[in-house]
Amino acid sequence: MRGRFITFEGIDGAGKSTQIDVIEATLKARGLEVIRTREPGGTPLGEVIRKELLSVSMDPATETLLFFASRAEHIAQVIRPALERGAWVLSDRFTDATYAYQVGGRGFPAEKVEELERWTHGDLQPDRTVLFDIEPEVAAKRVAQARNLDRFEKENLDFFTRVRNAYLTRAKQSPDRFLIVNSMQDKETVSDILRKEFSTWA
Ligand SMILES: Nc1ncnc2c1ncn2[C@@H]1O[C@H](COP(=O)(O)OP(=O)(O)O)[C@@H](O)[C@H]1O
Ligand SMILES: Cc1cn([C@H]2C[C@H](O)[C@@H](COP(=O)(O)OP(=O)(O)O)O2)c(=O)[nH]c1=O
Repeated sequence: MRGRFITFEGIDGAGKSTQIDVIEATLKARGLEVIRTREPGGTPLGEVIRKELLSVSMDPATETLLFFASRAEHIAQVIRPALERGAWVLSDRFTDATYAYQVGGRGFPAEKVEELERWTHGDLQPDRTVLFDIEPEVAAKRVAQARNLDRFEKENLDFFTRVRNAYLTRAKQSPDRFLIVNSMQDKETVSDILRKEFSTWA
């Protein structure tokens, strides 16, 4: 049986990495084969592209194309083969992030992203997407305490407000796929919600 494809989204500092650990453990406890991956990255070439995307300033078109270049490789080398052999794939970000950051944040045209999506995805779409929703002010404080900021994390609160709103709009358009979690709650409360969801979801 084909595996399941689950993606995790939210603005920087929303708590994705923290909670993917919990979901990975919950699914492994069910005896499932679980692959954990991320975008940009997830393949050797994708990680090279990631390094440039997170550090070098570039035109929004170049930025969008590089995210999709990383994604095309990721789909072909990692995601499709894993799903076909029955593994469950957990990806820290996927195409919703391009709609949120490049379209919502930067104002890049949505129809160009739709075209790239059709081209690189074929019929592949996530089966479930967890959106960690949080106020940008709170997320920015968490990130500033946790690590050195990359090129995206240095964007201002207006940028992250646009990104957050774009994510919420996407979630409204596909309510069956998205699970929106209030990430302003403490870690244990969020983990409990996710453990409950993923101990049975199939
Ligand atoms: N619910 C939470 N409440 C308070 N701090 C949190 C919460 N979730 C995560 N954090 C902390 O916030 C920082 C960013 O979390 P992280 O999981 O790296 O976010 P993301 O992967 O979405 O950027 C980390 O230091 C993490 O420990
Ligand atoms: C996948 C993707 C990520 N991004 C951005 C969001 C993040 O700021 C950055 C890297 O994502 P991420 O791995 O979540 O960063 P970190 O490890 O620091 O938590 O790339 C886009 O702008 N568009 C995309 O399509």
